[in-house]
Amino acid sequence: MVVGLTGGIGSGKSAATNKFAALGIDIIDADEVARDVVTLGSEGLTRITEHFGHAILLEDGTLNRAALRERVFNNSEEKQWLNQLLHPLIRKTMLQQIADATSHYCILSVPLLVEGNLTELCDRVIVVDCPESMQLERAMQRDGSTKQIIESIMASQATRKERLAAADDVIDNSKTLAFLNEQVLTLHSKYTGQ
Ligand SMILES: CC(C)(COP(=O)(O)OP(=O)(O)OC[C@H]1O[C@@H](n2cnc3c(N)ncnc32)[C@H](O)[C@@H]1O)[C@@H](O)C(=O)NCCC(=O)NCCS
Ligand SMILES: Nc1ncnc2c1ncn2[C@@H]1O[C@H](COP(=O)(O)OP(=O)(O)OP(=O)(O)O)[C@@H](O)[C@H]1O
Repeated sequence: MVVGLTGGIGSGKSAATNKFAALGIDIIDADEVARDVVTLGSEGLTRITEHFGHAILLEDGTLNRAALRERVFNNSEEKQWLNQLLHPLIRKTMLQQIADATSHYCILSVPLLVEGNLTELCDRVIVVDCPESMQLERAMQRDGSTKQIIESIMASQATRKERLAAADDVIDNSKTLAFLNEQVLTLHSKYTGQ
């Protein structure tokens, strides 16, 4: 069984997947795959360098993610270009990882699950949910990004309402991490029938 897990930036997807992983569940994480497809020497990084120039690289030749974040989330055409390059590569790798998963069910954690129609790969969908003001606050604190960049990332994602409409199960992450973990345990019992 493939369980999709999604939520807007800073909603708590990583916090929730960490708990599923601790229960022995295989996690396929789109943000991690997105890093793997742009490693040194990859086709993804070569194309990005051709498009944005060498200024998009750090001194060691790896991708300057903070610089690319600024470039794409301040310019919708550049964002579209990057999405068109990376999304097929990300999808292909995720499909391979789903095929390799061995746990009772696996979690497919994707920020853009609803936007990218990846719900079709899932038997169930979990939405990690909290108020937008909390997403903004948590993401700014974690990334050290400006309010403007985080707001522009949020604007390029589905709305809270659109995401919740796709949910079979909702994790309320507006309270403590202990409350989040409790909800993960309940869902795990539900999915394993224990
Ligand atoms: C622009 C990049 C290099 C910035 O890297 P950075 O390390 O700062 O952020 P990270 O990858 O950890 O993403 C943080 C969050 O931003 C949001 N986000 C990332 N990419 C996108 C996107 N194309 N559209 C909307 N939201 C996005 C997600 O909520 C994600 O969890 C990176 O986000 C990227 O390569 N994005 C394109 C690939 C993509 O769409 N990834 C999302 C998973 S499919
Ligand atoms: N219930 C909570 N209480 C306090 N802080 C939290 C809670 N849940 C998550 N956080 C913190 O908020 C930040 C964002 O959480 P997390 O990284 O899990 O979100 P995410 O959905 O994976 O974000 P992104 O889409 O950017 O990858 C992290 O620094 C995390 O430690």
